[in-house]
Amino acid sequence: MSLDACVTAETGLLSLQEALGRILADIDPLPRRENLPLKAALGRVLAEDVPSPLDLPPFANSAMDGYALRAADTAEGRSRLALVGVSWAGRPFQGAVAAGQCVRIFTGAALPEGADTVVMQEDVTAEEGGVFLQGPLKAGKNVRRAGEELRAGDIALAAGKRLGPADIALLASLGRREAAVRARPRVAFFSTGDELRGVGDPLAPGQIYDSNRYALDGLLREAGAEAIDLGVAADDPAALKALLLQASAQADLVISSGGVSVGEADFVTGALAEVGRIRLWKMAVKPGKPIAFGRIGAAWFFGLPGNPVAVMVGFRQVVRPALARLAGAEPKPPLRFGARSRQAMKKSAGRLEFQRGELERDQDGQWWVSGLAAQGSHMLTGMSRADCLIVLPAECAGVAAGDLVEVEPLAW
Ligand SMILES: Nc1nc2c(c(=O)[nH]1)N[C@H]1C(S)=C(S)[C@@H](COP(=O)(O)OP(=O)(O)OC[C@H]3O[C@@H](n4cnc5c(N)ncnc54)[C@H](O)[C@@H]3O)O[C@H]1N2
Ligand code: MOO
Repeated sequence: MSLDACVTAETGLLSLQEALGRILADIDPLPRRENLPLKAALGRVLAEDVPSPLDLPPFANSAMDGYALRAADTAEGRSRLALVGVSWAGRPFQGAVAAGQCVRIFTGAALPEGADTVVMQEDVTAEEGGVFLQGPLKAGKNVRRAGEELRAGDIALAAGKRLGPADIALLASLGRREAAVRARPRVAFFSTGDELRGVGDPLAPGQIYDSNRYALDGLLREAGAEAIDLGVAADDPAALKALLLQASAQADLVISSGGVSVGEADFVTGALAEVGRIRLWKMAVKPGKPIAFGRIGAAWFFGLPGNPVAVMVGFRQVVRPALARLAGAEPKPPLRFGARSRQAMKKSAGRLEFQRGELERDQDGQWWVSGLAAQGSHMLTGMSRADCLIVLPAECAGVAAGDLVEVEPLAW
């Protein structure tokens, strides 16, 4: 098997950071793009900068229901202004506000010519034909200036932005009907293992249900990828090679689970070396140590371990950033913060470890984390209950109750 210049000995495993750095250095964004109607573009990555075609706001308007006036007319103490008309939202006042005058105005209505300030209606005493107010008022108060948010030609949204509801709404506020977005990465995935059965099938002794394809399908769709489920490959090198080639012909990225470790039935890295190239294999992370990364034809490849929690944690830490890069969005470092541990936690120094935890915040605003009992990398119950990962650095050799640890929220 041919390996690139990466370390695979147990003693010299790559750190997650180093592995991720190499992976991201390899991967370029996919060039495919398409134009989508605005609502359909939700969750997609913008393919080009979007300059604003107009000023935002397009015209000076009122932030309050009240009266538009000239600040210079409001002296110290009480002033009276003559009411000369109304500016409705969508129906501007025709005319100008002259010295000593005011115009009734509503939120979002155009500020009449001559006026520079709005006083809210709660702050005036209205009477027939005019209003009394206490001055002086500061010029510009309660006025939303034309172009104060964006000038025509300013970049409203930059290429590479993953479009959330606020971005879609911003594009709508610019009058855009469509967005130019990157194509979703096509990701073909399969499980390996003679012990695996499909849901609904009876289990013979030694067999288990294939849950990893369900995890991967969900993780991929959550990450905005097109998920292509290729089923289960038997523990057989020829079948595995054939499936790897088939998968790489129809996808930008291929993901397998299982068979990537060192046992006699672990054929993934061997098959990968024959049909493609291994770029790196194994990292000092738990769970997820045997993760492999490589290339088959024009497709990238991740071999994830079989253990279900290793699949989910490995996906989050390694595959998701790679997918973001493929999709044309810059991968962001995961959100992490400090929390105090409710209990002591066992750990041996060596690998960066992600334990499953539950977060709570006390009355003083301090975050606390409890490690779940089900920490085995075969235990999906722990993964299902967890609302965070507890991130224990490689050198950490155990945690005492009350210690500050780093957590990575999953559920917020
Ligand atoms: N001698 C060593 N043994 C193991 C090592 C090692 O370094 N030396 N590493 C361990 C680690 S860490 C992991 S993780 C696993 C990964 O092994 P594989 O990727 O080869 O995975 P399998 O052996 O095929 O399966 C592991 C485990 O997961 C279950 N599994 C597999 N596929 C599925 C699926 N689709 N759905 C549900 N569960 C699945 C499988 O039955 C096994 O229990 O290796 C350790 N061993
Ligand atoms: O990747 Mo393994 O899950 O560390 O046991």
